[in-house]
Amino acid sequence: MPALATGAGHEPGLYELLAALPSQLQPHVNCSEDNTFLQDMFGERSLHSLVKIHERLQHYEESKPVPVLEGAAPLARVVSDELEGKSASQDVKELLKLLANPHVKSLLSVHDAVAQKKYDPELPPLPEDIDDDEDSVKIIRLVKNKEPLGATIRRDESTGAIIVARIMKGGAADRSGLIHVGDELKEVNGIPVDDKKPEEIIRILAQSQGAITFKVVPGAKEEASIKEPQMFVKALFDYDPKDDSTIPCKEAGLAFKKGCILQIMSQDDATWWQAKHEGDTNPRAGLIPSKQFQERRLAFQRPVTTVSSLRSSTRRSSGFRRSFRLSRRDRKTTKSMYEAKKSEIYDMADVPTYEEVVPYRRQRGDKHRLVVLVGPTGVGLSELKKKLLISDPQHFSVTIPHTSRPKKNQETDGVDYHFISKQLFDTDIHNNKFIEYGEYKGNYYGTSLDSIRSILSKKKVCLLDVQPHLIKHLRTAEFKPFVVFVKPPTVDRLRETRKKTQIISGKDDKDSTKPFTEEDFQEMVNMAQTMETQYSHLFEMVIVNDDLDVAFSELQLALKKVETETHWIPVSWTHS
Ligand SMILES: Nc1ncnc2c1ncn2[C@@H]1O[C@H](COP(=O)(O)OP(=O)(O)OP(=O)(O)O)[C@@H](O)[C@H]1O
Repeated sequence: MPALATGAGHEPGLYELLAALPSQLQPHVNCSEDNTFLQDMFGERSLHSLVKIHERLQHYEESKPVPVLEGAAPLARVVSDELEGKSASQDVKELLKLLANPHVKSLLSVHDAVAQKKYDPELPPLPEDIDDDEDSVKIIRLVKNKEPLGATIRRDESTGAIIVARIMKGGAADRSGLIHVGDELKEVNGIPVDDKKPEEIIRILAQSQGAITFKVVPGAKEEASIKEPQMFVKALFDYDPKDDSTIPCKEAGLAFKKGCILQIMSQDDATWWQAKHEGDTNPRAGLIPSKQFQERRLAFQRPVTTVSSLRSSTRRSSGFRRSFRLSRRDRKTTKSMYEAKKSEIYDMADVPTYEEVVPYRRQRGDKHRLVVLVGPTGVGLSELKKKLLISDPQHFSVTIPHTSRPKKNQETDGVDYHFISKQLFDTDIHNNKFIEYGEYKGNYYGTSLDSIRSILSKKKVCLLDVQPHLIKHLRTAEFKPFVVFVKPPTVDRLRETRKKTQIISGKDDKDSTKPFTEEDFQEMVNMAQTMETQYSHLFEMVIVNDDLDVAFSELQLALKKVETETHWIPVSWTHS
């Protein structure tokens, strides 16, 4: 048995353990033959060398060494060629002898393989029994590990042939570049597949490990692999392939949540796109329903009842938020300021599927994104706006509303309101100048788009609260709205947190206030639920206004990020 180093001073490793084993085992082995066998086995030089290498590798793993060069073998050849016959020096001769040594050569080539991370196995030679007549037949060998091949097959209805239906982008089959959609599969590992069902073939493939040989007839149109432009979309719905009975292969599906950013890898198939989660380093794509397909099936699923049922359930039939109220000194009429002639609060939002997005970062000097707050009545939008305004009055601002009512003595035009005539108001309504307007006691009140523009052009952040159905009108390159949904906590928490809160009663014009009622809380929660169901695809952030200070901090932080960090916005907002 060779002498074994014990690695004094080190933790006893595998090498030391191996060295100690024969003597440790000796008392337990009766037969001398067994003893010799064990001695021989544990004394085997190659085993010791392997273990030594293993220990060295483990030792170096933590220090993460990087190769000095990736081509040691070619360099050695160059050096040998240069030195050959040029010097009689003993050192040169020794070096040439060393470099010519097959072991050293192998060592250098292994070094290069490791440095270049060339670990793919060498493919075995092609079989010799290829039918010469079938000149259009391709023999393909792929080496399969645990990863699926990333291809689906189908039986052609008319010819009965087994056809490659789909190649998943970035999957093993795609990376090989050898199999294409439309190729006809003839054999797998020498087994003809003509008489087999697709499920049987899939089973054969699933059970295969290592090299798999495919015999295929290339499809008529072998598409040149064009590099797809990078396209990202924001998912506007939740998706789990496990719950989708229409997906051709559940395992190939990609699950995602509303708001996820997906990179679209292929739209070749009209029904099933291929996508990856943005930033996912795994190159393999998964199947997701295409926009058209999802729109079609969502259109069938959408309940039509929500519109009418909500209209009748909401007590605030006026339906207008009072986005101008913060600029008013007199808050007494705010509860019923607007009377809507026609409520379109709960109209049908567009069928939400995907929206193409691009990364965006506000440049110094650019206008700010419009900050839109939405939420049910009484949830605390005014309170949050007020806190933002107080926190930095130079940075945040709210719009000044227009009204057709006469100016009161203590009021200033352009400060409390923009006072305009009823006739002009009518014209402005006709010219779509208002994002929101309504009538109260024969006078108009409204928020004009120009009042938003005026704030943005001063490079201030404009805070606006509107009804959720209006968001879609603001979703333009000009406003780039950052929509925050402010949600109430549970009724229990509302009861707890709003114990001392007084709200303006709205029953009359006097300054009367009242506490929240149980009905108010319930309505707030119900309304929030409905808003979320119908419009959550338009919300970029949801804040639960449980503790006011916490909600405010969350909002403040989010707005800071929107101003300074890169985030995703619809691609349509980047070209005006
Ligand atoms: N987290 C909170 N905890 C306790 N009271 C709150 C909280 N948030 C808001 N409030 C109080 O609730 C009342 C209603 O808030 P606010 O006026 O901001 O609601 P709103 O969303 O603007 O609703 P509305 O459109 O009916 O005016 C205010 O008295 C406010 O101070």
